[in-house]
Amino acid sequence: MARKKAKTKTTTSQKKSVKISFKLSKQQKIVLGSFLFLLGIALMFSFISYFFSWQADQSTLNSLDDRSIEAQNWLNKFGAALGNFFIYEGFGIAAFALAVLVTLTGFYYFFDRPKKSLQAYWFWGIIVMLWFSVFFGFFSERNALLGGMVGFELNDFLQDYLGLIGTILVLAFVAIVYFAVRLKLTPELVGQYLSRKRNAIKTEFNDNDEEVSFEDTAFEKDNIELPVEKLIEEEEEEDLEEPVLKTTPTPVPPKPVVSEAPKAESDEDFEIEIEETVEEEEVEENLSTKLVQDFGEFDPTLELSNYKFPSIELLKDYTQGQSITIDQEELEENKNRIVDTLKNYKIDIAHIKATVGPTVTLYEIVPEAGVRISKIKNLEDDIALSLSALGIRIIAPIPGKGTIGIEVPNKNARIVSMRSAIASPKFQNAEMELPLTLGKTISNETFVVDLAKMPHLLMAGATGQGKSVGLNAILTSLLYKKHPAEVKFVLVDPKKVELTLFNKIERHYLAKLPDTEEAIITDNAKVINTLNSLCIEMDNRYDLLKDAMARNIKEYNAKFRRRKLNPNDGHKFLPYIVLVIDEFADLIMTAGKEVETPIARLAQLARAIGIHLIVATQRPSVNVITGIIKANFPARIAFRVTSKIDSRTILDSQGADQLIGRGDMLFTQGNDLVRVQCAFVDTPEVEKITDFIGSQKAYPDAHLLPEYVGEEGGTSLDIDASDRDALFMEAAEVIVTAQQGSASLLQRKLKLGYNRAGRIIDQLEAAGIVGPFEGSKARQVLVSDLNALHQQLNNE
Ligand SMILES: Nc1ncnc2c1ncn2[C@@H]1O[C@H](COP(=O)(O)OP(=O)(O)OP(=O)(O)O)[C@@H](O)[C@H]1O
Repeated sequence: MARKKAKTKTTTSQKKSVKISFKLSKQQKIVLGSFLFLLGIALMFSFISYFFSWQADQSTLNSLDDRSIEAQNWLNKFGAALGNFFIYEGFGIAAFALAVLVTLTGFYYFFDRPKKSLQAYWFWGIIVMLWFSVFFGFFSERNALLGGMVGFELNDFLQDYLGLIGTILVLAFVAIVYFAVRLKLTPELVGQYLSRKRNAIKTEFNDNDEEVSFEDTAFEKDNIELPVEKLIEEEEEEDLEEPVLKTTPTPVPPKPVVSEAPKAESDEDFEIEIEETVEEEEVEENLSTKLVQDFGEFDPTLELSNYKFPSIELLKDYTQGQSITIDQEELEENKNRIVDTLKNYKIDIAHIKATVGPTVTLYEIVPEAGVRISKIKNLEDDIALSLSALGIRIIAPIPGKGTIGIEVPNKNARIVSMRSAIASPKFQNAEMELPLTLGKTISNETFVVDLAKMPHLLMAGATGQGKSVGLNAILTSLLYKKHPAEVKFVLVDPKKVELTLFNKIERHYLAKLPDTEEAIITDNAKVINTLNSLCIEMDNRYDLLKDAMARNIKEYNAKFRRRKLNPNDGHKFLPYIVLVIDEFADLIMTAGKEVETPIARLAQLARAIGIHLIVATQRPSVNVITGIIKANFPARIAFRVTSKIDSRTILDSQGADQLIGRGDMLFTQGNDLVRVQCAFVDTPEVEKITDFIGSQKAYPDAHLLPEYVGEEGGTSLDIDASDRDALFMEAAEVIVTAQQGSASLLQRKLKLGYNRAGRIIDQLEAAGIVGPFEGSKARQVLVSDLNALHQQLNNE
């Protein structure tokens, strides 16, 4: 009210309104805002019900302090008093403007909106209220409530001095001022509006044709706003200056509050207010935000929204009732032997500490000053002999600790169940893209790593040491953490028996080539096609990422979820693809370079687009794990191997030959070696999990990889010599020189894509330079040397 008074005063003296600024804290604004907002609503309720109950409540007004008397007003005596004060003794029906203004003020304070426009609302709101009050004053004799006492008195006052006609003219003038100044209505605008209306509906508005002559296209925008402005005219107020800004800044959505904002009477903070409101509203118009508002973020899991993750109960607890037992006697015995052995070699120990793991106990030794570490390292075999145990590993020094570690296998090894690894908080709370729990470390901590960060994994170990269990543990981890929409597996299993169980989840989790029956690949020839298809998928994904300006699959999928990418442009949610090859040695032996090349290519490039490789082999020899493969697989797991050389091949250091088998493994991600006891998951458990998943609603088919037409697909021999590839001659020379008819050779030597190399091979076959396709073997070269080749081609 104070503000209201201030305003009326300033306007009568033809001055601009004084800027009133309350320095309220955020909390105070919220409290004040909500109070005013609710007060406004209360006024509204009391006013409305006053019209129905004012007669009945007359008597209560004089006995407000009497609790026994009840009023009929919705707000009881308080409401009756308010209604009487503002409507009967005040402004009549126009008092509603006051309720609206109070509510609006509460809203402004609550949301801490700029107050400048609020002043304009109050200024014009009071004028509108007085106007209506005086206007209804004409009808006071019939109904005193319409104009209230103020309306009646003012009307009477005006009529005493100006007469009835004069009063009507004054009211008309004020109305014109309001329309012209506050609503910026000009005859042109009205004309345009009416002509549009007339054209649109062609009805009664035809009468107003004199206004149609006003044509001005520059006002088109304002036209759009006209209906909105009209609707709100009774409650809103504005300043006279800056008419252009008033109508243009906000089209329809910002609605009254925003479009009025610029009109405040003083110019000081004017621009800031416009910027703030207009820009906020523009952002809302963004299509992706709107889509997200309307439909929420894209949820890739929606198609299988009822999918249930397997429960922990499906896994067996192998350690039931058998917590980690510390055998004091064994510890003491081992300690004494270590100390004695070292003493024999004149090595004194300052301190020794033991950490008991599931299969191995780590003795950490701090030697006396002056002892050379290499001396202890050289005693590895002697210590093993004195402890009469297999699998002693000496870590000298333990990185980051300044101690020397001696790992000694426990007499009674304990199985680490997959159940405990999956149930561990470390795995459950892992915020990783592709979390894997591999087992437990020597300090009994669950070991969790992110496959997406590795980004590929090489696994090696002699037969029977736990590789297949390790692969199952990895796959199980992903099944427990990832929805079928988020990850797909491509399984290659030349042994044909290890991964067959996963067939049951084909339509949930597996990916395959189109037109193939079995999703799990057991045939080596098909592996080549699948690998090449993955390369095509990789290229396609890179194109999508480039188009979406995303650097990796995570960013891409995040954008897709936020509906920033249009599916009509080929964008789709990209699941991670995990390629698992169980017996790599077998594959390399039968298909050689044909597999190595695409694998190397995938390993080099696929990390960013979410294709991850897990390659396991029994024979970690250099012709299986070649330099190029090794270079691209920084993360490695070594189960027990038979020789130091194998250990070096897989880990670049010894150690894997000293493991004890049965899931005892070393993990490295490029630097430190971590000894982990692999979690044990047995075939029946995997079967239960796959049964559980397989029995649920699935996608119509396995995830389809892009089609790849292999060499066997293009054996048409009627290729015209003129249609030959530009590199045909060079390719023929490469093939004849190497005496090896394979497309991958051409790819490498001539840096070609798979498809082009395949086509050239077909052309070479048509020209009689190489023989027909022979499955996984390279084609036979039918020309013995370059001379013979040139002769043959010249004779064509
Ligand atoms: N983490 C483990 N904990 C306990 N025992 C294990 C573990 N891993 C493997 N074993 C034991 O070792 C046996 C052989 O394991 P697995 O079949 O995984 O060997 P592998 O390396 O895959 O052999 P192959 O290469 O011949 O298939 C299992 O049947 C199991 O008894």
